[in-house]
Amino acid sequence: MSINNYEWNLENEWLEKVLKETTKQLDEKREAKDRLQKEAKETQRELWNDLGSVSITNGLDQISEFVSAMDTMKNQKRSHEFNKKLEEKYEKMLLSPYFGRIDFLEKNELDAEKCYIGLSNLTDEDFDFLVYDWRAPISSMFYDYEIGQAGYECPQGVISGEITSKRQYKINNGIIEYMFDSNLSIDDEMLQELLSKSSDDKMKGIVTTIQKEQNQVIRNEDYKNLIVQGAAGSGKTSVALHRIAYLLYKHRDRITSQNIIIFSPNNIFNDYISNVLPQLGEENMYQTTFKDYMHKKIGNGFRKETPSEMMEYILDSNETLTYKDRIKNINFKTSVEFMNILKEYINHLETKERKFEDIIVRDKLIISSQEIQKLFLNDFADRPIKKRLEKIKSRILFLIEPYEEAWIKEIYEELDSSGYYIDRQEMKEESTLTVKKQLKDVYDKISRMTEFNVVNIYRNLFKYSNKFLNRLATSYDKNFINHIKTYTMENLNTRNLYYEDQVALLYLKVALGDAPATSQIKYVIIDEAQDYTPLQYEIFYQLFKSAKMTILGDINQSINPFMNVGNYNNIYNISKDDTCIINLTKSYRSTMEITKFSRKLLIENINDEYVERHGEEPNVIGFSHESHMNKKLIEEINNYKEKNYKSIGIITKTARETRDLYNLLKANNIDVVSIEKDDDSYTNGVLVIPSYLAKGLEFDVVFIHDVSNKNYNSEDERLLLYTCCTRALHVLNIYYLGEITSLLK
Ligand SMILES: Nc1ncnc2c1ncn2[C@@H]1O[C@H](COP(=O)(O)OP(=O)(O)OP(=O)(O)O)[C@@H](O)[C@H]1O
Repeated sequence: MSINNYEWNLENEWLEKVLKETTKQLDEKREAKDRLQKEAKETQRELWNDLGSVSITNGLDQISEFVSAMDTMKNQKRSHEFNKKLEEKYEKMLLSPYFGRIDFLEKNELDAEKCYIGLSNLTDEDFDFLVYDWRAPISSMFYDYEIGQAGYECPQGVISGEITSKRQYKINNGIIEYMFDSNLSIDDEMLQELLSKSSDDKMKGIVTTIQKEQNQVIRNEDYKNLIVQGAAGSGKTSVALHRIAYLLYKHRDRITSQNIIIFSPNNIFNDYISNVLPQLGEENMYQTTFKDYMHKKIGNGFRKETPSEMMEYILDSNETLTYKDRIKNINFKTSVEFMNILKEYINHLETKERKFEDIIVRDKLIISSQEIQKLFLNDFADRPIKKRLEKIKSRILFLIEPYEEAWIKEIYEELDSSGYYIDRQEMKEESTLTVKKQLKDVYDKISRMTEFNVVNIYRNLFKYSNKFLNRLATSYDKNFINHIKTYTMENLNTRNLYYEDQVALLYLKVALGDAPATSQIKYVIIDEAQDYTPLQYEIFYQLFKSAKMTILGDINQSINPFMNVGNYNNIYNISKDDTCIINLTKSYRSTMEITKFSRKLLIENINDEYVERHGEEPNVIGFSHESHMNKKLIEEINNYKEKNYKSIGIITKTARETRDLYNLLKANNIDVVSIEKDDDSYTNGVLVIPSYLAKGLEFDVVFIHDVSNKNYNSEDERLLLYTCCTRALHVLNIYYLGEITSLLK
């Protein structure tokens, strides 16, 4: 709907008013900042003057002044940071104060309120809203409703009424570039424009075009845990980040970014998403990866495989005996059956009698083995094993203490009366040392009895496999279990921890109380959720017991055939009553041609919608010689660069291929960067990257290198290839040597 001159004038007047108010408030903040800076300098100067002359006579007074000056400085720093944030907010608002408007006629009111919606609130002197923050309750109607009956929830209850008009704006540098009225929830025009752009350096916010179904995930607080299943490019990561911004706004009086943690697939991805929250005016939450978190908890002393190394091993497959052994091991240890065995094992450790001994000091029974057993199985039974053992140890030491002291006193008196010593201190040390020596065996016994070594506990599971593995692993035959047993023991003996063993070990650590749950974290976000096993979810649930979880993934992007969730029911059942599964059903990233092409790779049809954005059909090109394939690749990279595409991703199957291709492109004068490890950082431009590290990322142009039958030869690689194809926004090129993979036939 076009907008007449009269309306344009009104809009320009409104914008002027908003900008004027913003400038006024910005000036006030700047003045306040200058004033604060002066005051801070003054406080510092006074402090230095005082410090320089601390005297003996009035030293205490000066120190107390010093402490109070420190407090003042801390407050000044806090106010300065607060002002700086506001200054940044107003500066942003001067460029683009709002992007949407709804006119809302509340029930029983005569006039509709014009609600302008932007990144932050702006009120005038009378506390009237000139702009509403996109996260304010009233703003939700902008995303949820078309023109007509509407309503929103606020602390006072549901407010209902009617949206009489809806408008979207593109304001740049304080000038309205364009605006249009729209009946739809969010007009496709703006979405199309955003999606057709070349990708930015890093992921960008979608606040102006959040879709209704996305908004419902962003604001959903009805359940403790949300599981969001969404096709490739349906905005899961974007939604996760906007949800964080929403929670930080809504609960700003009780949570900060430090109460939120996001688990990302790797650090490249963490880097890639790191701009979104600052763009939305919020600080980044705590970003980590499962691997980093786990490696910190497991500590040193072992060679710990990374998930990338595991993927590289799985993909760079050869059919050797060692390979087959490893795959068997992964298969078993990532199974739900193994998880249940671990649970049973923990239950057994917690309820069976342990080997304790009587504690005797100088023929006096301090505590009997039965009494210790009782402490372990009854008195401390509500604690995990490690905590029980710690408590038992301190209880025994507490019981020994009076006997030890009496003994020391006795020896001291003997020494004193012997006449050999004059110095009291010397006598004290000597008597203490003598008693400690005498008690060494007792202390050693206590340490032995209460020792907690999770690796040994894990080892014992395999050492005494008859008890558990053979009895409980009913789907596996005895030879298989014996094989797993030997395999695991050999690896543990060489201090080699495979990724699947690390997860099992961490689970034991958490369940047995050696990695305490944290209460600081109130919200946990798990992205690429399909790539965690049910056992990993058990760990999440135990570590963050009281936190609310948002779990976002796409089962069709399970790139690791073994380390994946399998089915959402596996995690839904962990916390059934508090969990809700939501689907995001529309894809935004790729052109229709690329989306349709990629979906053909999937065995099960997905009928999710996609944005009607067109581009060229994917180019699938076969070559008879590698040199021809490489020549074409170089030509095309230069072509796309000339066409001004900002990001070109060349996806190889493995890191080994990434290295080779990177060297080749470098030798051909292409300005290229390679990513080979999970800790590398993300850059725009021409990038070569192995398939499993490309998940979650996106590129204007994607080349998938060597999709021949030889290279992608296993059904297990279908979802990996699908994930690679769905990384493309505008152009997808698939090159293969000889015969194309049967997955694409
Ligand atoms: N409502 C929206 N408005 C504009 N762009 C959107 C919207 N939703 C998603 N996008 C864009 O679509 C692309 C894909 O989004 P995102 O990476 O969040 O999806 P995803 O579901 O996490 O993807 P994948 O699972 O394939 O990694 C991004 O470029 C994002 O900016």
